[in-house]
This record gives sequence, C-alpha cells and structure tokens, in this order.
Amino acid sequence: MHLLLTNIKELLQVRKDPINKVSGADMKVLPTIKNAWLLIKNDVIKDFGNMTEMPTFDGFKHIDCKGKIVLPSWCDSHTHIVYAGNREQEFVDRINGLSYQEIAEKGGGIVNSAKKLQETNEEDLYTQSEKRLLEVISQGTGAIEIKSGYGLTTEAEIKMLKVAKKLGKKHNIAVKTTFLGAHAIPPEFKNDKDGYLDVVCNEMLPKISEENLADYIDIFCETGYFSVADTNRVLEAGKKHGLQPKIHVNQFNIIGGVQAGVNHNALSVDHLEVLNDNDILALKGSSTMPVALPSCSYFLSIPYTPGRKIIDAGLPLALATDYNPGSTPSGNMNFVVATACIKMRLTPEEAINAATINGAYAMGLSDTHGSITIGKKANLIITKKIPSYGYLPYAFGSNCIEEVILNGKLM
Ligand SMILES: N=CN[C@@H](CCC(=O)O)C(=O)O
Ligand SMILES: [Zn+2]
Repeated sequence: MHLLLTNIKELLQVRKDPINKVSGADMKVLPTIKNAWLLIKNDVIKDFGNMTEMPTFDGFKHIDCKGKIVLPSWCDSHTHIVYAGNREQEFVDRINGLSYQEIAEKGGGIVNSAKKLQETNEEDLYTQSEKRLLEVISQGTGAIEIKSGYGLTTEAEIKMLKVAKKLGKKHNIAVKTTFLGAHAIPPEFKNDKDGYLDVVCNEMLPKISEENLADYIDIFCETGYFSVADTNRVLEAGKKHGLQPKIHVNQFNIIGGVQAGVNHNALSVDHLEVLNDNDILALKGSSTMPVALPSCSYFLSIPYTPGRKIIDAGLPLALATDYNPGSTPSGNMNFVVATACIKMRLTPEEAINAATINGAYAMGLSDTHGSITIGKKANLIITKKIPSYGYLPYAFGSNCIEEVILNGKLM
C-alpha cells in the first residue's frame, strides 16, 4: 500500500543521513525541503524530494498538501497516561492556597491517585487511559513513553504496565513502558521507606522483568520522596534486570539526582526545573538526555526548566508532556512546543528538534522515529494551511493540525 503526499509547502526535520539526537548550537538548525513530495510504502517513509524532481508515480493514493506543512509526529518521552479518575479537587485546593507539597503531606497527591487506581479494575483502567491515548494521537503524538507509579502495590503496578502494553498493541503505536514503583511511599509503609523499597526491588522488579512488562526504570528522586541513596539502590536493582534508568530529578530541590542518573548511565533525566552549574557539568560528556516538561511548570506555577541555559551549554534537550492527573493533566505536545518557545526562549527550530528527534532518543527510538528519513516509520503531522512553521508555536491556542498519519495510515 502506497500513499503519496505532494505539493508540501515545507517538509520539516529532513535527515537524509540518520542522526540519533541534536545538541547545542545544532538544535537551531531544522533541515527542510520546500515544495516537497513524500512517498509512504506500507508503514515506512519510502522516499521524498523536491516537486521539481518528482518521479512519475501512477495509481497511488494521493494527498495534495498545497499550503500545508508536513513534519514527523511528536515523540512524547515522559507520560503517566495510565491513571484512574482525576485530581480536580487538589487543583481547586491549590487555587485556594495550598502548595503541591502541602497537598501531598496531607495524604493527597500520588498516593491519592494510587488509591483510586487500586480500586479500579484493569478493564476500566484501560478504557479511561485509551481515551487519553486517542486524544494525544489526534494531537500529533506518534510515539509515547508510559510510566507505572500509581499502583504502589505489586498487583497494581503490574496492572498499570499491562494496560500500557495493551494500549500500544491495540493502537499500533510505539509505547515504551517504565517501571516507577518508587514514585511515592504508600501509607502502609509510612514509617518504613526501606521496607517499601524491599518490595520494589525484591518483589515488584523480578515479577515485572519476568513478564517483560518494562523497558526502563524510574524513581522520584526528591526531598520528601526518595533520596540519592534510595535512587542508587533502585537503579542498581533495575540494572540487574536489564532496565536502563529514566528518572525524575530536580523538580523542586537539587539533591544530586542528576549526578546519580549520569553515574547510572540514565537514558534521560527529567524535570530539571531547578538546575545548577554542577548538574550541567555532570551532563556534559554523558549520553543522558535532559528532558523538560513545560506543561508541568505551567500547571503548578513552578519555574520552567532553564532550557536556554542547557542548550547554550552545548547539551541536547528533549521536550515531553508529563501527562498525569496531579501536575500536568494535558498531553498536548503542541502546547509543550509553544510553551518552550514562549517561556523557555527556545527558537521554533530548537523546540521542534526537542519534541521530535530528541524525544525519540529519550525513548530509545531514534532509529525508527523522530525525523523524515528513508526507512523510518511513516508517522507524520499534516498541518492546516499556515504561513510558516514558526506559526505552530506562535498560534499557541489554535489547532494547526489537519491530519495525522500513524504507520502510514491516515487516522
Ligand atoms: N513528580 C513526580 N511525578 C509526576 C506527578 C505525580 C502526581 O502529582 O501525580 C510528575 O512527573 O510531575
Ligand atoms: Zn513525571
């Protein structure tokens, strides 16, 4: 089955020679072809070029993209989309003056979501989560990472990961799963964090690994949650089961999580709303991707990750949504890209690189996703008629997407 796109006003993120990420000053460069064509065969990009040199293709299904821009689908490398219910009440509590931390200390927050999830059966959890997945696909996401961490019991953590895997299979979208058993200390272990970590390392991990339910391991390394010593322990245990880390660090406090991640060869360190020069130094020369989550900063009114500083230090940067019920009830990557430009002072080129190829890197998917390259998955966004690609972040409240293509199929 072939699909031919013609008269594309501008084809973005064209990488004839495959790359796995872009860093520093290179992030300002977004290679494009104006007046382009692109041919899809089955689920992959077969070829592309300039309209003036297009070979004759007969009998293929054809879409005229006159006035429209085509780009690779967004790669969202950090989400918690498998959850039950919502935390609307905590949102109102924050409006009325409580902080995110105060709500957590009162028994709200992550453990509130865990209680709801434990009480929800697998089928209902699947149905609730599927709605979110379908919504983000319609918003241009073509590959996604999904974490556990709202289970906090062996049974519930496994339930979450099974739902995440099932979503990927049913909807034929690349889903990477991350085991985040160490997301919060459940009430049953209130004064026994080590006891809970025993369960995470000695009970949950072996079962999850035996059933092949996770690609990565995560921990919330933060004051009031898990320390650097806890992080080292969990990441060591994950390594024994072949799981590379992708971790939550530096959301509220700098406690050495970035260094711990780098020391354990983390694929990514995510959040980084607070970051110092030592953290930047630790990331230099490493293969760890810093990931910013600007929708979380927006929703919680906390600082934005200093993306400008990270890129100006020569580092790469990826952008992701953090879609979850507590800190970011939104999975819209278009808003993430716009907010990175507006609040973090990324240029449109940097933001698009961060949300495509660098997002793919942060999920171990750069070989198949994140750029217009022959042989990569035909996961594409076709915009409405817009003046230029800079219009995407500029018109931050508008839906500029006309069509999405996933695995070569119009959705
Ligand atoms: N910070 C840790 N975990 C999630 C939010 C958890 C929650 O509030 O439910 C995050 O990445 O923001
Ligand atoms: Zn998160």
